[in-house]
Amino acid sequence: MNALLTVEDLRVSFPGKGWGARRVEVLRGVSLDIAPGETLGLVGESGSGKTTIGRAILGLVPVQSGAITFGGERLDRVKARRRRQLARDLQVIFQDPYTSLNPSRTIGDTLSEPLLGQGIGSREARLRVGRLLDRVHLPADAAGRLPREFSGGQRQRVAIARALAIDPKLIVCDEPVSALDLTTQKTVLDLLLEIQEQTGVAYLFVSHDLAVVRFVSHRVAVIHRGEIVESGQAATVTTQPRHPYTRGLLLAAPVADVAEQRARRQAFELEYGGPNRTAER
Ligand SMILES: Nc1ncnc2c1ncn2[C@@H]1O[C@H](COP(=O)(O)OP(=O)(O)OP(=O)(O)O)[C@@H](O)[C@H]1O
Repeated sequence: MNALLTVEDLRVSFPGKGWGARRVEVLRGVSLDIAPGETLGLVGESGSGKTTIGRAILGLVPVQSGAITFGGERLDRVKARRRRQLARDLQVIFQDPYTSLNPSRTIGDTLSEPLLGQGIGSREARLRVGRLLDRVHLPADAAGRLPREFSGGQRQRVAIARALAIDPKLIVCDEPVSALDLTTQKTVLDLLLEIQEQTGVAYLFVSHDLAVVRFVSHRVAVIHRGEIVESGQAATVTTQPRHPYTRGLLLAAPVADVAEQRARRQAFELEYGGPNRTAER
């Protein structure tokens, strides 16, 4: 496979709290790769290090060691100027559609900003904003409105349009539907799939929700305490997991019977610790 992105033996740690505290290792030798046009789902509990992987790829956290190669170039080695150029091809969609858009800027301004930044004229930018809105199924008059006039799902469509504005090769989708209700989740996921089909963009799709990850991903990597414990084809990992942690995640996933759900959840937490505890060592 000719990978678009390769992450090899990535280590990230943060200073521990308090004087003399040891650094906290958050990523402990993570390796993964993504082909052009592919979706790699990254699943794990809260605190397992999913967001940190995305942030390291985007150059937002310092990396202790390891290699991140994108389109054949070492992202962790390129100069800041080249890094900014490459950043065009590498976009992000965040979890919270309520904080990720500037509340005082119209949708049109938000979407034209990356275009103007590329030297595209304002007339052409206006035309492209119209096309972007159409692509994410928002009405053309959305351009003149403010984020507060839109629902969470509509705002996430704007965030997707912004990420698409300059035709990226990879989008890091960090829990992009977690803040949305179930029906809206489905329509946003459908949109991401439709856009991938049309444009060939690749996604690193980060989520704690195995069902969501299964729905959108070609391959899935499972992360636990800063290590990838299992990866493979989405259908295989999510139905015949090899690693006990993945099996636990699967068992802890929501089921209709509340009592059964509680029992499964308790068994899982007993084994692996509850949410926000997985990074504790
Ligand atoms: N800048 C930072 N400084 C110190 N610790 C950090 C920093 N960023 C992340 N961490 C810690 O790293 C661990 C992993 O965080 P990360 O956000 O990557 O997990 P996650 O799997 O994405 O969880 P969630 O789904 O809750 O966002 C957590 O214990 C977090 O507190």
